[in-house]
Amino acid sequence: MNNKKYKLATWVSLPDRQWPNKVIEKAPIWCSVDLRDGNQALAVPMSIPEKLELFNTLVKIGFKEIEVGFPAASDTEFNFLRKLIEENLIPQDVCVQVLTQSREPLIRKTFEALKGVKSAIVHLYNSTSPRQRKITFNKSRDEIKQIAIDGAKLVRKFADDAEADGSHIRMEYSPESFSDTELDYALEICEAVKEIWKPTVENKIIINLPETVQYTTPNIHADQIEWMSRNISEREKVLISLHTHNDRGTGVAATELGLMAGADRVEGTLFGNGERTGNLDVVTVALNMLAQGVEPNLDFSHLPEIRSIYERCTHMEVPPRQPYAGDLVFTAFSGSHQDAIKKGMDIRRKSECGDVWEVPYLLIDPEDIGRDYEAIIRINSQSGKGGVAYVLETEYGYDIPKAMHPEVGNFINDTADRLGKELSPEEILHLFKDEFVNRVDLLKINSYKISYGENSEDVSISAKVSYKGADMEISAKGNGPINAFVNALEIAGLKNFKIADYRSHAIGSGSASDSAAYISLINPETSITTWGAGVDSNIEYAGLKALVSAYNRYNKA
Ligand SMILES: CC(=O)SCCNC(=O)CCNC(=O)[C@H](O)C(C)(C)COP(=O)(O)OP(=O)(O)OC[C@H]1O[C@@H](n2cnc3c(N)ncnc32)[C@H](O)[C@@H]1OP(=O)(O)O
Ligand SMILES: CC(C)C(=O)C(=O)O
Repeated sequence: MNNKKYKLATWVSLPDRQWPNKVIEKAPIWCSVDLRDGNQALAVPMSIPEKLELFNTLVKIGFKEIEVGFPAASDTEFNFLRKLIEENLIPQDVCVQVLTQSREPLIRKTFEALKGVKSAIVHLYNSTSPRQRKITFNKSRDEIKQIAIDGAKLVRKFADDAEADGSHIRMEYSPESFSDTELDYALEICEAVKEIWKPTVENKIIINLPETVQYTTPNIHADQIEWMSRNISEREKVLISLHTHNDRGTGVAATELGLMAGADRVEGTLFGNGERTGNLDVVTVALNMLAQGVEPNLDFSHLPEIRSIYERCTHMEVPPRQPYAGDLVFTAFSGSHQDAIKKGMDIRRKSECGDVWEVPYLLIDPEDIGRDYEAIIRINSQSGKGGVAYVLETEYGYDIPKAMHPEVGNFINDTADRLGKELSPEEILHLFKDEFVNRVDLLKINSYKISYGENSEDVSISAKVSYKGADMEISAKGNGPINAFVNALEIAGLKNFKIADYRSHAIGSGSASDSAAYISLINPETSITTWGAGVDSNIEYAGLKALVSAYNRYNKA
């Protein structure tokens, strides 16, 4: 590969950096840029009804600052903001934000669109990096700074007019391409804008430091943010805001380290929609906080619903491995993961672990974000006995004995391997029943009668059975129905095993529930065991059927 074509990323000299010792302890101010940065990256930008549906969803999630568009860009963008204002669709505690380039006609148009708004943030930007100065603008450092100054003055003037008309206007400035800009120069421009806007502690300005394109590792981003946070004057009058993209796949990491480095605010989009590889995914950062015990102040407890609104409005798709939201992120196919998850869930069901989430392999409880446990374990050729047992138990109520897990697991696993596909829970049930439950291929009970003596351990059985297609009657006594039936088989010369294990349980609850029984037979010579299961509304018959199933499997093998 031609690595000589690319330059080493910007490096910041900050030997006494503090951020590596920090942890994220509280949520930042969140600002959604779905309706602007996300929208501008769509092949077909959202229509007004789509924008409105997403706006309402963002409000419900709990965003208090929402960049609703670039009003000077198109009629749709302009009219959407007018609709929000004229139809009074902006909740009292929500502040809308609008973006504009630092150009007079665009700033004027932006304020036209804002007429009558109660509270808004006007977000001014111009690009500042050496490559943007040279290539896009062909301007010197001073000329680029002048673009920011001119724009800031206009915003100040229009904002004063709007304030006189009863609107509350806050201001945000972005030295676009900040992460690729010399730090001293970025600071110089931000100070120039700040000087014009004259923030106070009560009315802070937002200095947004975008990682417009990711050129560096997240630690350098954190150094840049800490450097700006430490060097900007009157820090108490400034909110430092992050706006990362994801070119290197590290938008989330850069944002998290940026927060440790002192940022107050985060701009991003749901599921990371945005230019190229996307903006920061706010869902991931917020839920990462939740997973560390920090209240994120955004409500993602109905994530699947949010995802489907997002997909409908943007026509984008959330990929299966997207953190928290993807179809597969709470699913284990592989045996050892399934085993650990099943054990973790069993302990949780029995409430043996208090409230703290400890299920291995699952970062958070899927139920906390409105997902269910059903799809946690899915079965293919990589799956193990624990996973198969989990599906049979959680989906169908078969609590198969632990000693039976390997036999059932191997059988299902081999079938998945042979078929070369994932098996659905219905297919697993079908295979399990066919192979293990109520088998009648060799020996079959046609009818039976049990009578009890005075002592409950004094049991007689007489049964009509067919063996290899021939009908016969067998009878014997024993200390229970199963023992009596085994003795009857012995008298008929059909016994070539010993019983190794027996379990039973009710499936479901209530008087109409079925019983399931499981019996393992052992070959006295080889010590090899074979399991079978029986299901019947009568627990006694379920046990006999389990014995017959095991017998049929044992003698078939
Ligand atoms: C990193 C980001 O996401 S920034 C946001 C980007 N979003 C968008 O661009 C979406 C909306 N944009 C648009 O609809 C259009 O670009 C408009 C309406 C804003 C402007 O349209 P036009 O003026 O026709 O075209 P265009 O955007 O190409 O303008 C380029 C000119 O603006 C200048 N310019 C670009 N950005 C800025 C800025 N922030 N401040 C001042 N001037 C700027 C360029 O240098 C160029 O000047 P030149 O013509 O003298 O070379
Ligand atoms: C306008 C700025 C904040 C932007 O969208 C970016 O730099 O990505």
